This record gives sequence, structure tokens and C-alpha cells, in this order.
Amino acid sequence: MEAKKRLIFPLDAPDGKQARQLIRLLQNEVGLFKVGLELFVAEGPQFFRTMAAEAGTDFFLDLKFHDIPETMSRALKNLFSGVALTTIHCDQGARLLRAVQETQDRGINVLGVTVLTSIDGKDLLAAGIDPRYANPPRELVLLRAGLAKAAGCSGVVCSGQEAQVVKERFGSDFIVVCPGIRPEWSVAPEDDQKRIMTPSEAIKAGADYIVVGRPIRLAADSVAAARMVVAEIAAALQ
Ligand SMILES: O=c1ccn([C@@H]2O[C@H](COP(=O)(O)O)[C@@H](O)[C@H]2O)c(=O)[nH]1
Repeated sequence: MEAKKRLIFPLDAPDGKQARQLIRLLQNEVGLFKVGLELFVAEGPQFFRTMAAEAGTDFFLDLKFHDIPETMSRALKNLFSGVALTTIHCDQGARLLRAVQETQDRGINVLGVTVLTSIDGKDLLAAGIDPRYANPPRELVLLRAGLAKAAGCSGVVCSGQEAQVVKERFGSDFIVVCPGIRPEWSVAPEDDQKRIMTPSEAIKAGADYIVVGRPIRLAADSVAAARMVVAEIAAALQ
């Protein structure tokens, strides 16, 4: 897969006007746009459909569904055209199988969220997670990746720090998407992300896709920043 296709850019914008500006600016620079809670709550599915038609591309709808299996199944059934990829929490494992399979049969890949990249071992301990799984969070990521696999997911979202062990345990076909990416030149080194890696480190560790938001969005020249990330991915793939 070419380097650019591996770069996912989150449209973390407060409204549709700013999201459209970001799409126009970066549509030749990144592989896939991700829509998260901020934009989706502001604009809703109709805006999303229009945007997909205008941009002529599918989107990653990162809503991290989490509810009882029946409700998740019904919500996933309501996903609309233009969605290529979505995310769910998989702690109910195989009980989500039917909902996930039905979604994937419609051509929408489902990824399981493992442990958010903004969480570290200390946070997991504070949340009462068994120390054997908490610090480092690797064991919990593997446990949840196993539940995602049992649920029939195509892959997981985890940090670059766990990409290699996830690939080793679940195979090269199991998709690994890594946010929490901070290039060395990043203008936002101190933020809420805790389990971070550079683009090069994450790709070398086995990430299929990396999600890079603020380092590109907040850069003085976002196009140049996206190109630097793609160049770093390309170099790491050689
Ligand atoms: O574990 C996760 C899951 C999702 N995200 C999302 O990725 C982007 C990251 O943006 P940055 O600005 O590069 O931090 C954002 O949309 C998150 O909601 C994540 O960071 N970690």
C-alpha cells in the first residue's frame, strides 16, 4: 500500500465549514479522513452524506460505539453510505459477532478500540484495572484485541507501542490503526496523548494506518506537515 494511503487525518473541527476547509486543503495529501464525535455531534449524518458525495470519497466514522449488543446492532444498522470504517468497544466479545458481521457484510470495516492512546498504566491502575494488565497497558490491549477478534472485527485501534505484539498474536491481516502519533518536529508535543510514537516508529512496529491530527492541523503549513508525515512513512516502509 502506498505511503499516503496509510495516513488518516481526523477532521477534528467544530463545524462543517471548517471541516470542508480542511478537506479542500488536504484531500490530495492524506489517504482517509476520519470524522469523530465533535464534528458528528455538530453536523449529523446528513452533512456527512453530503460531504462524502462532494469529496467523492468514503470516510472513517470514529464514534466508538459502546452499548448492549441489541442497541449496538440497531445503531450499526443505521450507518449510512459513505462510511468505510467505524469503531466499537468490544468488551462483550463474541456477543457482538452478529452486529459486526452484518456491518462488514455491507462493506463497512469494524475496528475494536483497545485502550485509548490518552491513557497510560497509571490511569489504568487508578481506574481499578488489575495490575497484571495495567502497567504497561500492553496486556490489556492484547486482551481487548482478542475480544475484538472474537467479535469478528477486521482489526483494532491501539497505540504504536502495541502494534508489534498485536500483529504477532493476531496475524498480519488483522488491521492495526494507531493514533497518538507525534512526529519529532510536532508543534503539539505536550497534550492529552500519552502512549505516543513517531510515524516512523509506528509504521516500523507494524501499524497499517496512522492517525495524525494536531501535528498537521496546528502546523504553520498543514500541507507541508502532511507531506513530511507521508515522507516519513515512505522511508519507514523501505
Ligand atoms: O485511542 C485513540 C482512539 C482515537 N483517537 C482519535 O485520533 C485522533 C488523534 O488526533 P491527534 O490530534 O493526533 O491527537 C483524535 O480524533 C482522537 O479522537 C485517539 O487519539 N486515540
